[in-house]
Amino acid sequence: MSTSALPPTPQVLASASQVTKRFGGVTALDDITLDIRSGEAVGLLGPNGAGKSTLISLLCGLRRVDVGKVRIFGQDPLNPASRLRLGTTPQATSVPQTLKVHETVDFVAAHYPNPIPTAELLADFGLSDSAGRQCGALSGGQQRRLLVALALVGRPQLVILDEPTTGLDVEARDSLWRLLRAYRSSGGTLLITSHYLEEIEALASRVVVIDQGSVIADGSVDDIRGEVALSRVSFRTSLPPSSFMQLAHTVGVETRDDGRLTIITSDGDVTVRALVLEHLDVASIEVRAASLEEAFRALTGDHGMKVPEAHPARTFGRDQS
Ligand SMILES: Nc1ncnc2c1ncn2[C@@H]1O[C@H](COP(=O)(O)OP(=O)(O)OP(=O)(O)O)[C@@H](O)[C@H]1O
Repeated sequence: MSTSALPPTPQVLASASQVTKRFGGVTALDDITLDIRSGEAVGLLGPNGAGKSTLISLLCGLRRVDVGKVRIFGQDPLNPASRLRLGTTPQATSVPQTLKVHETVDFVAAHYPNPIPTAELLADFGLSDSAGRQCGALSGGQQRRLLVALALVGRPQLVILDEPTTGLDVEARDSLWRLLRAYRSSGGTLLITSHYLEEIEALASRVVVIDQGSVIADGSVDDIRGEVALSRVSFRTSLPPSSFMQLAHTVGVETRDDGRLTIITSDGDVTVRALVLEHLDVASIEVRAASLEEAFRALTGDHGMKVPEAHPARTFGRDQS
């Protein structure tokens, strides 16, 4: 029987196998296993301190595992040759303040065998007019765009980005998203971390949720949404949050400064019925679907994960680029 009709199994470009990483008494990654396959766009999501940056630093060869094995392109990422097909922008990286933009691109490009010509890359990233300026003179949005351009200059097969748009306004963020989508549609593989499901939904097809160093969910955006289809029932009350924790289907209870209390529930109708039937002291009830961020925050018991209203992209000033 011919097997020619079978699609080829996508190649694993990056992997972590039973990886544990500790910092003193803190277990940042706890026996984590994950494969990133060619052509995938994977969003790594999780609250503050979940272990996302640690995993990325291992995959990029910036740290060593304590236990387990990481590989990129089948090799140990500590070996520089393994990183020639990798493009990356770690979270804390900043551009060299006194080098000119084109000098910076030329410098990074010189590390790769077949880089994108500097002028072409700068044009793609809308930075041609800034080629002769010092990097430190660029706006925050332009600097972030330059960092992502540097990640792409070597025509990488795999790009790993740690929170690439944190702190950007909507316009600058959307422009970076467009560039990353273009990279994806040219066949590139992407691993990106974010606090924002909105960003993961915009860029990734697969979502991996990490909490306390372990993978707690891994699936398509729709799969994950199905798992966390929660509702928010909010109201005014004089009762303490503990009065509502025992109601059936309650996943979490949050209070707000304006005195409203919100129950995150897996069944909004049942929760509203219970509030009424049990004659609890509640008024002006509102029910709406929880966003994915809110759902994860409730499910992981985390309060560091930002809800959409707090997205810096919505609260920062306009990018001057
Ligand atoms: N260099 C370090 N020294 C000590 N502890 C560290 C170090 N790096 C990370 N940790 C700890 O490891 C855990 C995982 O941190 P990590 O930065 O990987 O999380 P994260 O998911 O990227 O968080 P964030 O979203 O806030 O960037 C945290 O408890 C953190 O405090």
